[in-house]
Amino acid sequence: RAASHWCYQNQVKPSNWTCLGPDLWGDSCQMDQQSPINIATAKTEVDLNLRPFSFSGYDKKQKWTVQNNGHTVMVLLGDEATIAEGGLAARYRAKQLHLHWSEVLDWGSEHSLDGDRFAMEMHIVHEKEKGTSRNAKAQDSKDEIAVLAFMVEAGARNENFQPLVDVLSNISRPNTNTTMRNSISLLDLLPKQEKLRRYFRYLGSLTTPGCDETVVWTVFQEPIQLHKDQILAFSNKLYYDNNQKMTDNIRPLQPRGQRVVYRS
Ligand SMILES: Nc1nc(-c2ccc(Cl)c(S(N)(=O)=O)c2)cs1
Ligand SMILES: [Zn+2]
Repeated sequence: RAASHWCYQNQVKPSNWTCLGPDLWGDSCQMDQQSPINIATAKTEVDLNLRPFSFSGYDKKQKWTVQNNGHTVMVLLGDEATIAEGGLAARYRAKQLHLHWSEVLDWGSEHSLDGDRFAMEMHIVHEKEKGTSRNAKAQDSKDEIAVLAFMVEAGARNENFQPLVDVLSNISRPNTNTTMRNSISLLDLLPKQEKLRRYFRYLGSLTTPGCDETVVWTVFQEPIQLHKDQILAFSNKLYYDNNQKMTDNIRPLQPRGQRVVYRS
């Protein structure tokens, strides 16, 4: 069987040419500090260093490039926004945001909170700003990447997401790009800032191959609300390949192992 690309379980077909589902993902994907995990909130430990985040450039309205990369919808953030504080050891620069979802509205998140899963999960992926000292150049540190994870639940219509929802039909095919017609800011997409003080923190991995164990995860308690139809647009407008709807692009839960999850 030809070496084939990674994919999610619902893409694996019985044919002899198929893609590699989560159990067959290579690289670091079979190691023991992986993501996502279930967060058993009663077992989390308070960490007083987990102060509120400071966001800069998150308020700048942009008409972003949006792409269907065959695994998710990815918004390219143009390196202009950064985060600091939030218990992080450095400033981190926002690179991209993407989402994971299902058409089953309590199955579409990657992380779960006390076993509860949400309709979607949005990830804002940041890279650590390089200091000048030699050891700052270490590429494989456990906190090379900082992902801010937001649960999405079905509820009130969210006008701020409409510029993204509106362009999904332009990128239904994999490896297509488009540009948003209206500009929005990252802050527009998030819950109100005062709701962002409560979050969970643990060290894990990318939830997609190579599954590098270089991610400091932040999972916010306050969900984003989208209308059911806005959520379903992701499954109905986007395709993995010419005929399979892009949905359930979620990695199965990974063992927490000895890791401690902290809370702010
Ligand atoms: N080509 C693709 N890359 C990703 C990706 C990249 C970096 C990261 Cl950090 C993640 S995740 N889900 O761990 O936040 C996903 C998805 S699809
Ligand atoms: Zn993700």
